[in-house]
Amino acid sequence: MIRFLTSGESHGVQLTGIVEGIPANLEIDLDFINNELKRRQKGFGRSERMSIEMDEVNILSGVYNGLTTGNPIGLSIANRGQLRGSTEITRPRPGHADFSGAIKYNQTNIRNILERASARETAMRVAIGSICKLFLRRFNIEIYSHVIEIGGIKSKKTLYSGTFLDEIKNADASPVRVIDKKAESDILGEIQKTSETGDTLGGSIEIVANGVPIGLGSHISWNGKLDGKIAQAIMSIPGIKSVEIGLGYESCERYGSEVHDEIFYDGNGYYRITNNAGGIEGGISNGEDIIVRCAMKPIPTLKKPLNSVDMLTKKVALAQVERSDVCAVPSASIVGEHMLGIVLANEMVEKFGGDSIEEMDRNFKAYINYLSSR
Ligand SMILES: Cc1cc2nc3c(=O)[nH]c(=O)nc-3n(C[C@H](O)[C@H](O)[C@H](O)COP(=O)(O)O)c2cc1C
Ligand SMILES: C=C(O[C@@H]1CC(C(=O)O)=C[C@@H](OP(=O)(O)O)[C@H]1O)C(=O)O
Repeated sequence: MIRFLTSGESHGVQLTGIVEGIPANLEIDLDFINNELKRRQKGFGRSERMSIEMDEVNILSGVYNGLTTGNPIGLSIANRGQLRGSTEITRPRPGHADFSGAIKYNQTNIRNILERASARETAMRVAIGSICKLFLRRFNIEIYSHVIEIGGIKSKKTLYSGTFLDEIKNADASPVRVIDKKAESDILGEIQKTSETGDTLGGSIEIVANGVPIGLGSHISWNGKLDGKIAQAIMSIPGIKSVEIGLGYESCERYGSEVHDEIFYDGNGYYRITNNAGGIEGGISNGEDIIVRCAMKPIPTLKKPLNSVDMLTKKVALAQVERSDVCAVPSASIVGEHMLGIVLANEMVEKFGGDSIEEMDRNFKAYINYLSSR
């Protein structure tokens, strides 16, 4: 099983991570991990913080001579944007963890809550997810993402249909990760305008995993279902408020004949011509691309703050204003890729159980042979 833990505050010394369960002898490409960290930092609409941070991972354990040893892998990412002597926060921002966190953890200074609730922590998830991506790549599984909409402005290509994976692969070329140029330019204008008015924006994202074999996840128990595991991982990203697989919500408005993907067979094997199921049936991957869509709410910190209450005086007050992103949907799409990567890597280890990459390779090859006999 692949498990991970992170620690660290947004403005503390560093983020720390431990990931356990990555098989031995996986080649670790540091440049790849650092490039993934850079991808998460990009995106039009992010705060000045992203020009202060230059995220780079430090591998502390579990890798020797560029190869994993099977030991837990220890990681750190330094914070450049450390705060010293900052003032107490007592006016919770609606939509952030401030209010409920302060009450739950009995904190008078809300800073003790926001420091950990901050999406800064997702940098470490991306570092860990990058190791999982490298591992998945060994089995020809690749994960991509693109932004579908921001602030209600939709890309013309909103729902992945299997015909534009190549365009999705190039989403990095867009400052908002939108593959439709007209929508990109409208969105850039909208983010700029929203920033000037002191407001914030959300949006939606699509994440695609290509090359996933049939058989990850299981129908036999509620907690073995692949779609359920993916939903939890994606929903755990700060700000994400809905997760869909394949056609998702839209499927409830259609006839069964318009939703379910018919099954065909030719000399090369089984195939589908639609993928409304998003690559998962009965909680099990069916060999088609896994498609996950999710929505992110607008950023809670507004320059033009909402009404709140000073929790010290109980008097009406405007919410705390902190340095903040106006829109972080493009960054969230990168985090989504990595959360999906972590889930799929775990499923691969569960199915092809390997203490070493070589052992997994053998098991995987035997399974591919078995598939060709079905
Ligand atoms: C990459 C990324 C960057 C974010 N940046 C900010 C930010 O600058 N300011 C802010 O108030 N919220 C930001 N958020 C969202 C908050 O972290 C999130 O809304 C908060 O932790 C409450 O969690 P919830 O929205 O899941 O309920 C960001 C989220 C992500 C994924
Ligand atoms: C630091 C990151 O994102 C932060 C997430 C965040 C929040 O409230 O979630 C608030 C902001 O923090 P700050 O006030 O220090 O600018 C973002 O910059 C990051 O993504 O690395």
